[in-house]
Amino acid sequence: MSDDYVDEENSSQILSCFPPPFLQFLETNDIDPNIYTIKSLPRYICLNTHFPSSQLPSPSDLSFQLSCTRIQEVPNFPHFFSLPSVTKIANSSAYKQGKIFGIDLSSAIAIYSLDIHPNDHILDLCCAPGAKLCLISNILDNVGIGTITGVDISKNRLSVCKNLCKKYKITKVRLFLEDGTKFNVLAPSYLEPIKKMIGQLHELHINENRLKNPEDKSDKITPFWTPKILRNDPQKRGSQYLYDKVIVDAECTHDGSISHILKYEKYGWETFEKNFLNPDRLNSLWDLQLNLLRNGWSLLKPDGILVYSTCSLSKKQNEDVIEWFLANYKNARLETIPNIANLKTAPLKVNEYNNTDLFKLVRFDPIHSNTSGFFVAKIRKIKET
Ligand SMILES: C[S@@+](CC[C@H](N)C(=O)[O-])C[C@H]1O[C@@H](n2cnc3c(N)ncnc32)[C@H](O)[C@@H]1O
Repeated sequence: MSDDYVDEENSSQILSCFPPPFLQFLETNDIDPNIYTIKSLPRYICLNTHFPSSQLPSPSDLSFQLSCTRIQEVPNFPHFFSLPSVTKIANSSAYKQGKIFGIDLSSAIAIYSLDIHPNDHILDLCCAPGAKLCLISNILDNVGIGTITGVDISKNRLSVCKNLCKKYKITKVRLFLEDGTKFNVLAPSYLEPIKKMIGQLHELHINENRLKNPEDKSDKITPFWTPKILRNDPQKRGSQYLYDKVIVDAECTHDGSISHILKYEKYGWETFEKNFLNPDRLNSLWDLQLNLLRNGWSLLKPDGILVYSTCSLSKKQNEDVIEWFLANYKNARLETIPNIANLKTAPLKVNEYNNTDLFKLVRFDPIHSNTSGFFVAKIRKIKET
């Protein structure tokens, strides 16, 4: 057994604390319980590039502020650093001033899979509390006319997201407290004249009834929060206002998030069982995940990219969802996940499927990739001719 695992005695102690329904869930879903016995996973932080580079902390500043000598830049991930798991970032001035934020490397891969360009309008359909939204904003930068539209159904979590947007100086964002399975506000048109001028207005033709009435503004939805720059967006209708990129970081059982699971060991498993393990909840999760995907897809423009991700390692919430989607949406094509050449990934659960494209999916887990458990699918919407 490697040094990264707790010793066998402690490992069986951890596993013996898990309630039988959770162990049953792991077995049914072919999830290796040993992922919860990894001693230490690195933490990852990212610099907030909305600050001028002269104001951002250098690796040695970070090392000093975080009292950490083992801070390492992550190759191929600009502004990313890995830290030992025990490192506390909350008391550092870099964190307090909004110059760094925490995000796992596996989550960053989902965001890099969107191939973000500065003029992209991006829909984040399950956005709260907002770590991925912060990274989207970093990559989007302030140079283009791109925007982020974040949607979440939980008011508490969306309030946290709003505070993050303020803290991290994310300005071209709108947050909506809405059900992502029904949300239908299209991308902002606030800088349309500029877009026209630089010749990037796409003339798109889509046969979706709900998008057919370009002048109907009667159902304008008030955002939960948005800075001034996007406040007066008229919420135009029409296929040219579909989003360039959509991320569905879906609600799931969170079983891949080790810290999340071990938290229940401390605070009691009853809530976890009630919220995630009862059969009704698991069935309704399947419906929720498909409906989020369906709706996200309907709001994506042709040739756009949708990323579906979860922090579950269960096949039903990942490979099964994508297999169903590809079988039902003939204009959906899986694409290879970028930026992972130097990273180890976890084995996929795709042997029993006929669709060989499913090998383009990616799984991460603590044992193979030294990250949280995470699943990512990158899907392109093929232009219909
Ligand atoms: C995995 S978390 C998202 C994490 C987030 N993307 C981040 O990076 O911080 C899933 C989110 O989905 C939200 N959610 C659940 N059902 C939803 C729905 N019907 N519509 C929109 N959001 C939903 C939950 O409130 C939760 O915040």
